[in-house]
Amino acid sequence: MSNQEETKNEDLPIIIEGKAYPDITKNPLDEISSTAYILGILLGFSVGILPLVGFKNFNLYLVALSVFHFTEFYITAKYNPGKCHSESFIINNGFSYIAAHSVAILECIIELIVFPNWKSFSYSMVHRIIVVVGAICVIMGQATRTIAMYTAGQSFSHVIKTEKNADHKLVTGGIYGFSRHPSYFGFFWWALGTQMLVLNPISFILFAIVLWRFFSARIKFEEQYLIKFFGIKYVNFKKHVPVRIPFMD
Ligand SMILES: C[S@@+](CC[C@H](N)C(=O)[O-])C[C@H]1O[C@@H](n2cnc3c(N)ncnc32)[C@H](O)[C@@H]1O
Repeated sequence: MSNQEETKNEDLPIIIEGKAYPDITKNPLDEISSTAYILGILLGFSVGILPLVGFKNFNLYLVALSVFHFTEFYITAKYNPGKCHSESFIINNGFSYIAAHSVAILECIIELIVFPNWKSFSYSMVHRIIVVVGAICVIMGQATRTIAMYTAGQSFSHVIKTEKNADHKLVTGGIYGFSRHPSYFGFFWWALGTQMLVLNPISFILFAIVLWRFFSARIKFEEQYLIKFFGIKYVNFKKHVPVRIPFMD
């Protein structure tokens, strides 16, 4: 995710039955349909070959990736159509994101060859606990992120707003009463959960450091604008509702 300003195709949404829709002439529909198709194939293939593979956790990781990217687009299209475009899958989510998942996949393959015991669910009780906790983090993280996007509706945008739009309202209810950045909280635990699921110790530590630093900086940047847009209301919200990512206030 980058901290750039809103892209131009979000500037002039078309209003249909009270809902703001993006100008589809600026959206490559062929790219959108083929991305959805590829994500569907990835999910179907990963589930389909489950009975044939030894290390099933890797397939579940691919399922989690496919569900995550599809849901990013789907929830944006359904509840925030004015900001929906081909980038809403957030697959092209910056160099660090692609690099992090590539390193994770590489670690998984190398350890499967060199230390196959590390990758066994039944190897020890500790392994089992890590995998189960990982699966819970993936499911809870995905649910939290999706509920946050639904709750924020048109106030949500994948790119941080530096200009206040008329439809941008301060959201403090629902899941925003639990964490003031629930979509970041959800993503943080979802990503760490994927690395527990595939029993990747190196990538787990790498993801924790990179994501913590990324969200810490992003929240500081985002909150400067939220205070500019909503003033004392946001300051009070910030005072009362924590982020709930460890070691962030
Ligand atoms: C990617 S969304 C993330 C929202 C929030 N940080 C979260 O984790 O759920 C970023 C956009 O949400 C907006 N935003 C963040 N918190 C908000 C709130 N409580 N109410 C309204 N808009 C908010 C920001 O202005 C920014 O443009």
